[in-house]
Amino acid sequence: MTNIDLLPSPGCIIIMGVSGSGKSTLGERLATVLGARFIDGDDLHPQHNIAKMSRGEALTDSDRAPWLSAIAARAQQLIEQSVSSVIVCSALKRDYRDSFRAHISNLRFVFLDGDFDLIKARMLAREGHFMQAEMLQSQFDTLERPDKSERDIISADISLPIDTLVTTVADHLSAG
Ligand SMILES: Nc1ncnc2c1ncn2[C@@H]1O[C@H](COP(=O)(O)OP(=O)(O)OP(=O)(O)O)[C@@H](O)[C@H]1O
Ligand SMILES: O=C(O)[C@H](O)[C@@H](O)[C@H](O)[C@H](O)CO
Repeated sequence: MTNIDLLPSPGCIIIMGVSGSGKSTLGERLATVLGARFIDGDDLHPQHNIAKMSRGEALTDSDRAPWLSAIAARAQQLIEQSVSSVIVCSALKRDYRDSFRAHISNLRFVFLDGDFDLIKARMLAREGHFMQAEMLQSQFDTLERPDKSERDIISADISLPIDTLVTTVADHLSAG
């Protein structure tokens, strides 16, 4: 299977979900499979957002606004350069996802779905990340789970081993 089968070029796939759901892990692998550019949305946060999360404070809508705009602009810029991308971004609220839909011309989402206890255990085992496990409850409180009206979103079960998850998501993307 070639990347062209999976991702009609140029396009963008946003890997969404709460902190610790495995977005970066899946995103990097998927970008390799698709032959797409990998972008970790955390790299586009204003420094004060990183500082705030590192202090254990949840972001607000206004904290997230410039970050979401930067991600949308980057994705669309790449599309205009004929470069496909896989971008990691929590995209927790429907409004955030709708804003991406309005600004990115060829977009699909992958929602990493899993339960609180599994994600918390993974965050506790993870080292060297600014986002601590104590932040997970606020992430779940903020998350507006995609519903069936969001037809451009593939949901994926994060309890699967990573190799299976990559294959499953790639197969779903390929199926259209
Ligand atoms: N399918 C999986 N099976 C087992 N462990 C996983 C799986 N996916 C991710 N992990 C592990 O879970 C932890 C969280 O994953 P990762 O850092 O990719 O999440 P994230 O959603 O990008 O987090 P954040 O938004 O906080 O940056 C990591 O230690 C990673 O190795
Ligand atoms: O939207 C948010 O509340 C946050 O920005 C986070 O989700 C982080 O970007 C990231 O996932 C942390 O590691």
